[in-house]
Amino acid sequence: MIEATGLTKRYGKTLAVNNLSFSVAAGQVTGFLGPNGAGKSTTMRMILGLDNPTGGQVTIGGKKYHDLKEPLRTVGALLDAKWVHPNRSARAHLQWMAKSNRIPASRVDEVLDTVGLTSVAGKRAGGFSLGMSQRLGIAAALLGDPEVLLFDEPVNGLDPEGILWIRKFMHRLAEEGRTVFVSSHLLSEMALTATNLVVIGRGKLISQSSTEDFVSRAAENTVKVRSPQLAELRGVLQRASAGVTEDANALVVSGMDSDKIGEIAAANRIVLHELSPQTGSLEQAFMQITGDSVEYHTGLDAEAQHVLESAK
Ligand SMILES: Nc1ncnc2c1ncn2[C@@H]1O[C@H](COP(=O)(O)OP(=O)(O)OP(=O)(O)O)[C@@H](O)[C@H]1O
Repeated sequence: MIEATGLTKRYGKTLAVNNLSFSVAAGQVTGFLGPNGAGKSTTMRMILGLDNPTGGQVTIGGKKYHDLKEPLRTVGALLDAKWVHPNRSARAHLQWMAKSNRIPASRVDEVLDTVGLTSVAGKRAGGFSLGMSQRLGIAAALLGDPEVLLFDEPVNGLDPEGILWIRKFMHRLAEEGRTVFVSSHLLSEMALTATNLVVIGRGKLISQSSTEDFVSRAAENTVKVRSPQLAELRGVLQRASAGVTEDANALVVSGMDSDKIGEIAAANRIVLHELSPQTGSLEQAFMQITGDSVEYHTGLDAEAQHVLESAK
């Protein structure tokens, strides 16, 4: 369980995280969603004690990271998969990590097996593909058998097979009762991976809810209706105050659920060939909700621009 209360981080003039409060429950995958620069990595670094908050606090199982006696046994994280000594083998890398955290060496082969790297355990980690490096990073995060796992953009740059593997693996970790918190700007990926979402924009909380609620609340839900009496149906629905547009020989009805549409059609003896609720995509929901909180990157920030201008 992760709990952030009024969490704030300021870098000079930039308010990277602004009075953020949210909680992440055990036994499920919670997505941490936000456009680039929204403050996801900064928040994760504060959870892991790598950055100190300017205000507020964040706890893991009720304790701040620095107060955890053996942090690796409580929380594991995958922040940067390429953070390994390139000439060390995967096994040697994990053995070194285990030793420096007083974790029994026998655990190394267990986690290598869990992530499917046993056959390449003796190979140089520097020669690993991104997918294999991600697995090694996850093995390292699992060394202390922690209750809480953090993943920062774990599927970035992976091929479809790697993405699928990570997604399934996260589900498995959650089914084991662990708290899984994963950041991403890939909305459709989160819709498949996370059951809950913490959504931020410009460092502020935009929403915390189940993924299902987030999508249905934000994206307009419509109902597709096909009928041989389309014009007649359109008239009765509009008189009942529904929003109706026509799309490829079907009506797209908003502001009225499918039960009500069916009842109105029956009361007017109108035959229906199709009555199907359409759910908005996570992308739609995300754009609608975070709309004005996207931080636009021009490639150069204002300060760099100023330095360049004055150097001319
Ligand atoms: N060490 C730092 N010094 C100064 N500003 C920083 C620092 N780290 C982050 N920032 C700024 O804080 C804001 C949030 O950045 P952060 O990396 O947390 O966002 P993010 O949501 O993880 O984005 P991305 O997906 O692009 O990594 C950005 O405006 C960023 O430029």
